[in-house]
Amino acid sequence: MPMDSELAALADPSLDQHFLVSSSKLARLVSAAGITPADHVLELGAGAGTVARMLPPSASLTVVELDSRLTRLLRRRVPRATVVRGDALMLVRELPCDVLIGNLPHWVTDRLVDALPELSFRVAVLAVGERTDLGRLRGSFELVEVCSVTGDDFLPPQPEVSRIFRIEPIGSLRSDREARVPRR
Ligand SMILES: C[S@@+](CC[C@H](N)C(=O)[O-])C[C@H]1O[C@@H](n2cnc3c(N)ncnc32)[C@H](O)[C@@H]1O
Repeated sequence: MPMDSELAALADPSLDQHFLVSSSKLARLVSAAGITPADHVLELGAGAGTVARMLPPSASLTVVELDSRLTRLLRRRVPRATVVRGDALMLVRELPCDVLIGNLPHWVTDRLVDALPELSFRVAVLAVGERTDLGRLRGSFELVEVCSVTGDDFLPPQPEVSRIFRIEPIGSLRSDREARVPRR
């Protein structure tokens, strides 16, 4: 397993690579995802696997990463995951999932947010830019802010602030509630 200094040295600034290492923020992100053993989980832009390694058991875990150096590392560090090398924005349309997790460069997340209404998932937990306007999702999704992450929450430290949101399609919320209410 890479030490902190090795993890920081792996980061490629041209890909906005900052790996989330704060144990308290990782715990909040993982808890917000509410993963059950029956879920198919997809993490986009998995980096060095610091998030994927914390995820609880699930029916499947697929991680997508653009950088081939990191896909090799992910195969070693997260052996239970299916590791796919490629562009998250393309692959998210092909890989089915119940739970979608993504801490990607902010401009990539912005395009992912645009695509959310066309995707099928139960819950997404995404890190967005500090000033990203998620108003475009209101009416179709319930949004809950989980926490902010910045600076030493990452290796190497991330100068910008990201805000982590739990995002649930309103239709799936309604069907969850209906499933809990016994029919007469
Ligand atoms: C900010 S780092 C975060 C890594 C990890 N999610 C974490 O929280 O520690 C973003 C990661 O997304 C990857 N990435 C950037 N653009 C991508 C894309 N279009 N598709 C897949 N991965 C991408 C980068 O290589 C990098 O590993």
